[in-house]
Amino acid sequence: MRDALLSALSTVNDPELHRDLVSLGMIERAEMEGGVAQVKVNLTTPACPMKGRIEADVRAAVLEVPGVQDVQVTFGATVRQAAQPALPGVKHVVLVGSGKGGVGKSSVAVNLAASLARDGARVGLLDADVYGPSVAHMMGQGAARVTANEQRKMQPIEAHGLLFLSMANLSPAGQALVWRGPMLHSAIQQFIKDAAWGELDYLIVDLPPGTGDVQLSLTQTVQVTGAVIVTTPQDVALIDAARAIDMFRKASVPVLGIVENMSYFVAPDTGHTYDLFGRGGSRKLGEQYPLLGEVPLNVEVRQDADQGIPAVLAHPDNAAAQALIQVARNLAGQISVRALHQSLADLPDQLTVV
Ligand SMILES: Nc1ncnc2c1ncn2[C@@H]1O[C@H](COP(=O)(O)OP(=O)(O)OP(=O)(O)O)[C@@H](O)[C@H]1O
Repeated sequence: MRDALLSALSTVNDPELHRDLVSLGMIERAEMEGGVAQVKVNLTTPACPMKGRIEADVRAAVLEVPGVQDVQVTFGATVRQAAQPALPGVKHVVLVGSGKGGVGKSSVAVNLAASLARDGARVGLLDADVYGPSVAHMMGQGAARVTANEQRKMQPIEAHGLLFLSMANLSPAGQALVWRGPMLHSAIQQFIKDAAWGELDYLIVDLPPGTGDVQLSLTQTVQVTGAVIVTTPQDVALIDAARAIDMFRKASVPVLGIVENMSYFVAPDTGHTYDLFGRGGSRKLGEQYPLLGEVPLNVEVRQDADQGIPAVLAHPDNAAAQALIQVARNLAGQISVRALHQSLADLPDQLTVV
């Protein structure tokens, strides 16, 4: 019977990898209990954007097997690591950058990290936006101070189901740290290498806006899986986003996708949609790079940030939070596709974009 189940499951393709679940090694269990087929699928990320579709396809295929009356599909997940892991214990480092300030880069970084953690991944968040560190505040930990552990490593702060480090938690509250080039480089190195991050699936790094020293430092310090570019739909922001993309390209950092933030605004009283900054401009960038999502302007996102709780946790049903959750899953999907692409030499070159 197990063979019949596996044969049915070998007709189900992973929608992103275009390979069947059996040959991808994703079937952890396929057994009959009474008339019920028990199938456990080991996804490549707990934040899999295709989970619903895979479940439906598995059910449909297995129900075709004679004798099967019902199907119970359960999921596990093991994030596959990049060909060259970023750091011991850290599978993927993802940079979140923007060409221009104020487009919501930190908000996106915080919500991406919180959403991946909410889906069950082990997540770290590093605030490398040394000139305007806002992550600590957005995580509700502005007053917390970083301590050293017994191995004299910086101990990241734990909040909202993830670990994070920010320069803001090193200096006395409200005071700015002044960094010169070499100091900055060594500070970034310490944040990455001399911190007790432990075992992480994803380390999300909030970069300063623009194309400067910190970005270069980071790409020289650690093997990054790729970068996410946050932009608004305005032409000025898009021009700067294109510049940031170019910088990553020159540093051989793959661009994993674009997030269009403040894409539109839905008036709560009338339900009317306003495209305050124009709309869809990122799709032009997205012709070359995946558009991970369009996040509306929403007052709760700002309020939640000010109250120190990421919107994806405080108001997961809010439309902007839903968009951010989808962005995180699409990003996780992109990372999985790349990791598998690297590990399975014979995968097709053309992989679909989420
Ligand atoms: N989708 C959104 N809806 C409503 N408010 C938002 C949204 N995205 C960001 N904001 C708000 O806009 C402000 C700027 O966001 P944020 O600090 O994330 O931008 P940034 O690009 O990281 O800025 P900087 O370049 O200064 O670091 C914050 O008050 C934030 O709460």
